[in-house]
Amino acid sequence: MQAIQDHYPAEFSHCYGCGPANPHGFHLKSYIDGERTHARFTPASMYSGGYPGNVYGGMLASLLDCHGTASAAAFAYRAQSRVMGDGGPPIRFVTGSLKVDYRRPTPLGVELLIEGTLCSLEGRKAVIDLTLSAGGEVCVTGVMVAVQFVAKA
Ligand SMILES: CCCCCCCCCC(=O)SCCNC(=O)CCNC(=O)[C@H](O)C(C)(C)COP(=O)(O)OP(=O)(O)OC[C@H]1O[C@@H](n2cnc3c(N)ncnc32)[C@H](O)[C@@H]1OP(=O)(O)O
Repeated sequence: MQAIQDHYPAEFSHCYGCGPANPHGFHLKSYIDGERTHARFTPASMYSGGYPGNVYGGMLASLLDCHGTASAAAFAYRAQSRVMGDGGPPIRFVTGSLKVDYRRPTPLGVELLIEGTLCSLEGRKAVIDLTLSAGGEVCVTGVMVAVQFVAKA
């Protein structure tokens, strides 16, 4: 099954968090399944936060950041009854704002589940609700305003 990011055009594939073409990045892979998107990621031990054995908050925000914009793109394709990679003009979003709430420490060494749901989609603006869970417990929640990217002439 192809990830949302696998459909990014080459010029948009260099994101540190999710760009398939960035050799140093995290290569986050997001998928849409019904009303929800999901991604799984296990941060390496070097991404330790202040609490021993727990994940650095910036890493967690990065995961929400990349999963949120991918989710916005997937939901926008669906709203237009389009399929990613259909040969039409690509729909891509960037992060306008991202609010992150760290609700409990996130353990290192555990696969994390990042999920997204569409709150609203109007014009170029998508609001995405995000959660990040470890072992079935929600550790981080977020709300993203994603804005559809328009190339400047
Ligand atoms: C290119 C694709 C790449 C895909 C790779 C994955 C990306 C991974 C995630 C990222 O890290 S993205 C990088 C971090 N984000 C940025 O660098 C974005 C920098 N900001 C911008 O480029 C512009 O400010 C932005 C495109 C977000 C908006 O500028 P525009 O001039 O194109 O839009 P405009 O100001 O007309 O706003 C359009 C709508 O979005 C709303 N909006 C814009 N910025 C907002 C904001 N910060 N918060 C809330 N809403 C915002 C704005 O109110 C408006 O809503 P309404 O249509 O309802 O009036």
